[in-house]
Amino acid sequence: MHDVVDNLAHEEARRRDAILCDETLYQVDQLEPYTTHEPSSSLPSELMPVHPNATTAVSAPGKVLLTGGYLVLDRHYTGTVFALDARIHAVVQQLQRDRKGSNQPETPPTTDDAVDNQPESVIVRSPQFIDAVWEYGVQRCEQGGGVKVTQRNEGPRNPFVETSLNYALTYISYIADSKDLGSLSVTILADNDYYSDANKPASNSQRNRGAFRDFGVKLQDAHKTGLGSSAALVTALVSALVMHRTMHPDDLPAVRDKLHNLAQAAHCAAQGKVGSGFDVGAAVFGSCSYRRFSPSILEGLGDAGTPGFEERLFSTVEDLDSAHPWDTEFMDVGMKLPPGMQMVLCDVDCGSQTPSMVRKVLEWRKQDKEEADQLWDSLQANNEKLRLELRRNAGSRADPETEAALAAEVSKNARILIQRARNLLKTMTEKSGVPIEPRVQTELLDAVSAVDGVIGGVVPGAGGYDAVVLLIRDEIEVIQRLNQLFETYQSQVEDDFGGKIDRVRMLGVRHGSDGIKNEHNNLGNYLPWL
Ligand SMILES: Nc1ncnc2c1ncn2[C@@H]1O[C@H](COP(=O)(O)OP(=O)(O)OP(=O)(O)O)[C@@H](O)[C@H]1O
Ligand SMILES: C[C@@](O)(CCOP(=O)(O)O)CC(=O)O
Repeated sequence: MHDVVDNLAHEEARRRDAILCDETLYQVDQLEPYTTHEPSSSLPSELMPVHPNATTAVSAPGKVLLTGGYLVLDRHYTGTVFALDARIHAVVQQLQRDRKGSNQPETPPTTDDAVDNQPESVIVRSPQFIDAVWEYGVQRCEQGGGVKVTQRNEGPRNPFVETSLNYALTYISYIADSKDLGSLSVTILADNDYYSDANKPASNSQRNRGAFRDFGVKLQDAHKTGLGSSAALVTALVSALVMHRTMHPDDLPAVRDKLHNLAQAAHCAAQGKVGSGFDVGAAVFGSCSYRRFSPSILEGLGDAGTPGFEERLFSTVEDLDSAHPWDTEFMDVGMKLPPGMQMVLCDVDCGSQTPSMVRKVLEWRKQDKEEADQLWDSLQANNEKLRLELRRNAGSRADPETEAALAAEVSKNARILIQRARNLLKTMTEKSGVPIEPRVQTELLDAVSAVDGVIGGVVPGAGGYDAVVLLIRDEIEVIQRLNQLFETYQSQVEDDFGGKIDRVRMLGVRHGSDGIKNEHNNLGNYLPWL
């Protein structure tokens, strides 16, 4: 087994050297066309099998759930989610074209039996972290169980990576006419703001390579800022694999629904529960108002590798089960902030335990149904008003004076609505006994809201001690005033849940609005890491 891994490592080093040479980069970018087989009659044209391009890259954004935390778990309610300009990138490189180890494009479709059994492998790396390498063997399961990967190297498993591979490779091998996947190398790169910059740099040049930072810690020791790294990772990874193997990159927009279904299924399986999926929704479609899918859609899917899994997954991804159609709703897709408004996130570097918070809030809601429903309805009504207010002058192009007056009115109304949402969230905090807006965050939000140019802010999503989100007037002076406040900021109050804020840091991340993107034209950005 070690020989195989060594061979792959050798093959990959060769590939990396080739890509690092400018001339070959030109070849990767320009000279390897996407050629299609004859279309297979049962496949939609956008999913025709193709010879895999040598390198495929897809990115997906992080998210911030401005309003609708907890409510969005219930299909009666919605959440307003903003995509961020912090993205996770998945770069897929073909190491071997097929199981014979040949790098030539495939000739006529092969059957499993006909193939000389050189094991296929996938190596996944997250090179910004220490020892973040996962090496997998690829296996086909009996009785239509699909494709399953098995980790070969020592070290912690990565359920999000492993499940994405199981789901994407099962789907790909079911729809592609060639069952050969070849061997793949996958590199994951995360924009810097996904993690709190807790450790001190030896020097800046050692820590930044190109646009991405070397975090200098193990992945499990990194402090996440709560931007939805796992949803962006799963979305980018399954999309890059599907695109690499089965479609022309220009067709990405046409298959977003299917990629969404696949990413939702994989993400739920990896996290071991069916959440609302707003984070995957935003990773695929970008900023929007989101209504969740019915959990029953994923209930009958079963585990990867079990008999019939590939067919069930295919039916789920392609939305073929008429008894359980996908019913996710995306409204205001690509929604932007009003002109003159910006969104910033301020990291308090404390972190919170979303699953146990969700469990407790839902338990309280069950016990005090009437009171909770009233609170849910009030929040929903208020959140909707805020959403409509933010949309009110989107794209308006009046004379500057009228526009300024409108912007001022929108800001004023948004401020009132944000304050009301906070009051309701504080009631939820008290009643449920869950730190949705704990006292140290109230203190911080009150302090920032008093800064000239800040419209208002909330603890987004599940609340707790993750980064807070602020809507501000889009002026550099506002950022400067906030940074000045943060220079010496420390919480003074005693927290009701034991939290303490020692340091607040404004993240570089801003509102992004776009969902998944084909990054084929930006491969050069990844070179320092491949
Ligand atoms: N850069 C990365 N490389 C590889 N795996 C990653 C990376 N970033 C995140 N992951 C995977 O995602 C997991 C973190 O997922 P989790 O759901 O706990 O965080 P999150 O999605 O950032 O949470 P939140 O919804 O609060 O923002 C990690 O344990 C790891 O398995
Ligand atoms: C509490 C919840 O509604 C939002 C969680 O948001 P976040 O992961 O804290 O951004 C859970 C969910 O929607 O899955």
